[in-house]
Amino acid sequence: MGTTLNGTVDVPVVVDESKDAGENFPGDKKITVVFVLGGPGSGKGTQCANIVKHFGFTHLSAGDLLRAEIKSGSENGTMIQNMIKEGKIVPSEVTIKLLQRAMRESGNDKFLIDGFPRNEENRAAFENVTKIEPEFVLFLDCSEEEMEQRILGRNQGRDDDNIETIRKRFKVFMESSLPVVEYYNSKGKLRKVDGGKSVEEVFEAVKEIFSPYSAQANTVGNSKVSTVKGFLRWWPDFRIDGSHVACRWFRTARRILSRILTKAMSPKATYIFVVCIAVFAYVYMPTIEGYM
Ligand SMILES: Nc1ncnc2c1ncn2[C@@H]1O[C@H](COP(=O)(O)OP(=O)(O)O)[C@@H](O)[C@H]1O
Ligand SMILES: Nc1ccn([C@@H]2O[C@H](COP(=O)(O)OP(=O)(O)O)[C@@H](O)[C@H]2O)c(=O)n1
Repeated sequence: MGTTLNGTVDVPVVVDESKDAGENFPGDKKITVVFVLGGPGSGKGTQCANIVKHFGFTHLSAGDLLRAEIKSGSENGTMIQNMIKEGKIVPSEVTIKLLQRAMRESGNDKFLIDGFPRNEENRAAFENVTKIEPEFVLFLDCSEEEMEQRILGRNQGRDDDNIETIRKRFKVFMESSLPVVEYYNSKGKLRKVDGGKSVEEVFEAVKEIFSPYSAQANTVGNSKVSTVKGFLRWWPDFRIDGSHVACRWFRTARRILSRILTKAMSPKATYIFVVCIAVFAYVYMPTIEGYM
């Protein structure tokens, strides 16, 4: 059952210990993380979608994960909804758990984390919990006038895309998020781009920054492959007891396979190969289980 703690901003936060939220992620796994920061409406989501297509990263939007958590009917849903409506920053422990779970479930090892860390508490807590330092931080610099116009025109039916909340979000961005941007600047990790230009022009600048990663784009970062890998991860727990020897055998095989695939095969070949393995496992696993 869940326990109730006080979040650092004095809001009740429910920590559900019954679910594996992925808190031990990444463990020993080598992970590449790029934070994508910028004011509300600066174009973070738009550019992340382009980066995913070209460079094989998995895009994780902290805002999208929080909105999905509200929809899922989670015990923290009402608290998250109220904070988003007020443009406030949700306690780090909630957002970090969601990020860790999404990273673990993706099966990828390269992540664009969009809209996080949004304050000093987010930044320090993420580093403490995951021990991950970002490769660099992409910062989309854009004027408030431009961002306001974009948000008012985006029509995604979001509760917080109204003029009153937009102003509050701008204030939070100036007071809490810009210091984080400054922190990474002082560490030489900031890559700043003029986000006020057209989508294509911004992406030209972004491409330059990500060019060292293009050689690695032909790996398992491909989203279809990630989906299949996610299935492989989940499947044995669904079919049989997760502690069963067949399940452990399957996990070890998958880990080895994943390492080989990441280095040696194109996304298409990887995809076909992984689908074949999944079908084979689905058909033969009950037989294997019978012999273990
Ligand atoms: N460079 C750009 N020029 C004009 N409009 C843009 C640009 N980038 C994004 N948009 C539009 O602005 C809105 C906000 O962009 P979005 O990517 O959702 O921003 P964020 O994720 O930073 O909140 C969307 O409707 C998007 O289509
Ligand atoms: N790290 C984060 C990211 C978002 N959020 C919340 O989610 C809201 C929407 O964030 P978002 O990144 O989806 O959208 P933009 O404000 O960037 O357009 C924020 O205003 C916060 O209330 C948060 O609390 N912590």
